[in-house]
Amino acid sequence: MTPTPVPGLRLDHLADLGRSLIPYAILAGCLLAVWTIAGVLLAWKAPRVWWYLYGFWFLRLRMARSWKRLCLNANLTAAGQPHRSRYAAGGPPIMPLLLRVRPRRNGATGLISFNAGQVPEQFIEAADAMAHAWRVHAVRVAGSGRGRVKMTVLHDDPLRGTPGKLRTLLKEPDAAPAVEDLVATVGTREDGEPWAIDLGMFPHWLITGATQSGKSTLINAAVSQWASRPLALVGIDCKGGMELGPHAPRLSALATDRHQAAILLERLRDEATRRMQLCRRHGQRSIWSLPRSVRPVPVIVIVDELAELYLVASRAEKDAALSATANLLRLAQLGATLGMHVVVAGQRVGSDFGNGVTALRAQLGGRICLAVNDKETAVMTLGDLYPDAVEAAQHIGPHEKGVAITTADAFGWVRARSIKFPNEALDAAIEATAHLTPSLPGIDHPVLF
Ligand SMILES: Nc1ncnc2c1ncn2[C@@H]1O[C@H](COP(=O)(O)OP(=O)(O)OP(=O)(O)O)[C@@H](O)[C@H]1O
Repeated sequence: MTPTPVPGLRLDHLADLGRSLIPYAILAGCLLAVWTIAGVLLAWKAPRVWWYLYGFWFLRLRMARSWKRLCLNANLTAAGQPHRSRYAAGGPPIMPLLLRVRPRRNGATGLISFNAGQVPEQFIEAADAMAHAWRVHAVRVAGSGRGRVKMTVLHDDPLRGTPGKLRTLLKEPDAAPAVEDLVATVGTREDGEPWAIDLGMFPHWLITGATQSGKSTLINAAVSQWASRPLALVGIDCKGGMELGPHAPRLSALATDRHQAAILLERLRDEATRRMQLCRRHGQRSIWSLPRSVRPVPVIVIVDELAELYLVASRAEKDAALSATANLLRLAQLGATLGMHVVVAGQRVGSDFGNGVTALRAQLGGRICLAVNDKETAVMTLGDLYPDAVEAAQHIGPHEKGVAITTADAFGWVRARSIKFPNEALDAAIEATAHLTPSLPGIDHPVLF
């Protein structure tokens, strides 16, 4: 049976149409091939360019396609308005909105605008589900204002590569101290920003990390930067000066056991009192408002191995420990406006250190947790400020040297990696800056004991 021709549609017309489209199909195929080959080459040779031209747009597509399902599965929707009918249960669920999604060097940033009755914690908890749905390394979510959370999408782990180098700016020896001098850049953050220990923003810091996690490397990197500025550095290393000994030529004082630490901290507390009186005489509340000619040099007290200060083996050592820890706490309570900063490091922090350690921790607004051996240390370092960071800290493996969870800014925490700072670089930095070491009133120069 021959097919009945459709009126007005002839087969030879269709064949002509097909033939006329062939060049366009070949052109489209060639363009697709060029686009694909260019993508492969860019991904290989210039991954950053690839990300802006290709990767980010694939991510946007995945976000758009999965958003509704993700919100429903992770309970991120709000209940809709009930229908007018008395018997209807409620309207369709209302989706949160994804806003201002922009490409960044290693991912994207954006805002999630949520509905009345929802809280940021819901979105923080759903961060892993988002990373899974969008097939990226991680998604970080942090509170950003009323009704909104800030979202950072990390395409791959930026801390995997070789850590970068440090640039140190040597200041003139007679330059007046400035608040910027308190910032030490020590590595790179996961969001691509430089990782800074900023004593201007957070006056005191707690650093924890198991042995070989990269604590000394991190402290050395920070000290090498502070050393080049008009700042006084003071060391307390009750393990006989094993860790901070190499810094000695640039330290205004170094205590190497608990008794020395007790005396040094007492003198530092006296110095804080002197500064308080100075501020009062000038009618100011902070050394930074004093005239430059009378402004005292900022002091950074570095305590390496907190346990050595808190945990005592004998009754004879108890008095020294009590005095040292009480004065350390006092310094942290008074110090910020008086230009006296405390950076405390240890392998472990635990409740067995006594109540004093919790009071001290409350004063240490900046936190850094490298790889740790026990959950309690991660909880003590991060749990009170960033409960959701404790698990992230426990995921840092022993092979991830220098990787840490750290205070990012007023909004929360971030994963970061310190630069690899060899001992020779520290020695060179200390030698080049030893002549800048200021002497502190009541404390011998250059080494107290
Ligand atoms: N950011 C980094 N990148 C690569 N390697 C690093 C990094 N930080 C530290 N390391 C390496 O890890 C090892 C341990 O570092 P470090 O001595 O700083 O650890 P630590 O925590 O102070 O150890 P300990 O408590 O035993 O003194 C060293 O070999 C160091 O070179």
